[in-house]
Amino acid sequence: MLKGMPPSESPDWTLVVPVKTLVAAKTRLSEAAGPHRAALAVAIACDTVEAALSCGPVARVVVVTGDPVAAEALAGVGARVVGDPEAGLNAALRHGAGEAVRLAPGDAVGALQADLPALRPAELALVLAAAAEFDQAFLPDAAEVGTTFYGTRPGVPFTPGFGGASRDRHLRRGAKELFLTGADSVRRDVDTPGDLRAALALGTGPRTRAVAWLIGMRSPERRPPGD
Ligand SMILES: Nc1nc2c(ncn2[C@@H]2O[C@H](COP(=O)(O)OP(=O)(O)OP(=O)(O)O)[C@@H](O)[C@H]2O)c(=O)[nH]1
Ligand SMILES: C=C(OP(=O)(O)O)C(=O)O
Repeated sequence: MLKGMPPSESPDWTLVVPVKTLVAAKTRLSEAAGPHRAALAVAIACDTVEAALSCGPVARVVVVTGDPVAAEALAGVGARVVGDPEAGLNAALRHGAGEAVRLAPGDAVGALQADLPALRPAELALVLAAAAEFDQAFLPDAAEVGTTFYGTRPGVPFTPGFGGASRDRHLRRGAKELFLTGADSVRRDVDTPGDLRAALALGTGPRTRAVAWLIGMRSPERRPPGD
């Protein structure tokens, strides 16, 4: 059932952000990042969460991680951090969603990937407003193969299907694919050096920019302040 919801009744959102243990994180960036790979993974996740917390409809961010270094850094930018059940990505997301519902039973719940360092709060707000029109909705990644956001309305079962070709999986499960202009930063996930260059071209948060500088990747321009 996909009922419309008047904008005045748009819900607040609790976003769940999964962060893998750092020794296993961002392995496709190993060669490019060398000894800075873990620092890059933390920087990307912190920039993502900081931007998400600056988005009006986002009431809170729950980070799921079993990594103490990541946990401390992400708590430092304002996330509530819960442990990882160590049963894979979707189990981690469901665990975080359980915490979200305990904290705020009336909120919509969204899963947001941790690797969106160019995330713009205003673009995320567009995605959340569009998602609130449907029981479950998702946003495909820039490559149109994976997913960067999956969300459910308050009270709707949260059944994320991330991993690999998750766009098709979410479609098959009946989630509404969101077709939006002006949401590039929410789709720009970073898995490869090419993705990182693309994110730097959009304009990342400061932590990602600093580590990218260290590994010899220069940001072509600075993002406008406050955006
Ligand atoms: N908490 C948690 N997060 C996970 C888990 N598996 C993956 N993730 C996160 O889910 C997102 C996508 O994960 P992957 O693409 O598998 O891993 P990655 O670190 O982005 O990159 P690669 O190592 O290059 O595959 C990233 O934000 C990961 O941190 C898990 O078991 N637990
Ligand atoms: C897990 C996913 O992302 P990626 O492996 O591209 O980070 C996904 O898109 O479902």
